[in-house]
Amino acid sequence: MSVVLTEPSAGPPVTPEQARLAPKVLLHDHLDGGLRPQTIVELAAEIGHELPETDAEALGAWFARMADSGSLVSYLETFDHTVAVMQTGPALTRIARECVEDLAADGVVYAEVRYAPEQHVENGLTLDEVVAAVQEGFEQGMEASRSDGGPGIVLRQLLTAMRHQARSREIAELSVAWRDRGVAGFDIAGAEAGYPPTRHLDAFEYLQRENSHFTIHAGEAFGLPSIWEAIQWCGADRLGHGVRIIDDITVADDGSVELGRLAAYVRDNRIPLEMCPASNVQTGAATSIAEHPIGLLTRLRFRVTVNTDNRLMSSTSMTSEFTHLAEAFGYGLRDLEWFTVNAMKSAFLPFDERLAIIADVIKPRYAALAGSDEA
Ligand SMILES: O=c1[nH]cnc2c1ncn2[C@H]1C[C@H](O)[C@@H](CO)O1
Ligand SMILES: [Zn+2]
Repeated sequence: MSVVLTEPSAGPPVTPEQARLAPKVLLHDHLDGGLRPQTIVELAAEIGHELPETDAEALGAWFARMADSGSLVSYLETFDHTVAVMQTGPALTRIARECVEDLAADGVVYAEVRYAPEQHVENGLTLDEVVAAVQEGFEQGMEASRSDGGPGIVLRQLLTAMRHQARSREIAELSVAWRDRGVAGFDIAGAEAGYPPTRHLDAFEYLQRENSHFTIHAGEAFGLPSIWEAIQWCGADRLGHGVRIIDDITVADDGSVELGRLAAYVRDNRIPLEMCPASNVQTGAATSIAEHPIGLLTRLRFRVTVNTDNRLMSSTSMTSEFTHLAEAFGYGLRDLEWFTVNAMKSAFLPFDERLAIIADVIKPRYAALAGSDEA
């Protein structure tokens, strides 16, 4: 049976300025993928870590160039230099605080930011100390964002386990231990091919027994079997990327669209897709923004969300992601609001807190922007 396609909402595509002012929700952003180049330069000098460039601007360009390789594995190699400067409590706190400042300046009102605690214990920090140091930075940043009396930005941590390592159960337990102190959920990341989600089934079954939340990077560098395992074996609440779900969708010559059983399941169950267009173009998961499956998936009304993945490596921001999507697909304010409400509905925050952000922050601010557009 072919399915119905919707058109982007009527109205002009958003301008970069509107995209910046619009309230935004970010569910997929890596702490170790979003450092300020200047901070890397300063922290590397303190510990004697050798960088490929010592000037901040040149270093930022180096990350973007190296990450633009068409391969996830090469993309991930650039993280050696960010993880190297994230091995002390003060460095983690500073980076976490700066992350909040940068997201707030980008117009983000709610974010879940992830990183792998197991990668930050090289100098002797315990896993608990790593999470505490990041939380301290998030709290400093959130408090500063409320200094004007407004609602500010709300941040939560997601704890990631590296899929090629064997610490996922331990990290899952860490996420449960911290769930009332700033950690909203769990994730697995790293090279996808050769490391299927079921390798970490024990961790996912534990989290389900604990009524806990988790997302899984799946369907980025590997296809449908990875998405199928993540959902049907592991019970993922959301899919990190999930872009290869497009392989289960057929578009006929006459333009009609058919969904395979897995794609239909994902859509029927409103499983959120944490889509990261700029990152996908860099790792080769998509050929360009204009050809990115997000266009079709949005028209098919999958639960699509828009995310940055790694702001440093992909030289991106939520404003930039929305601006490029608006250029490619003609999205207006109504479409941005739809992505944003989708993301807020899909957050690992208690239901009433999600509703409050939608009702008190997102809806009124989009209404105000639409009003100023008409004036
Ligand atoms: O897009 C990604 N796919 C898989 N793994 C990723 C991606 N971006 C970052 N990572 C890895 C590298 C980081 O060191 C780790 C934890 O944030 O997650
Ligand atoms: Zn990611």
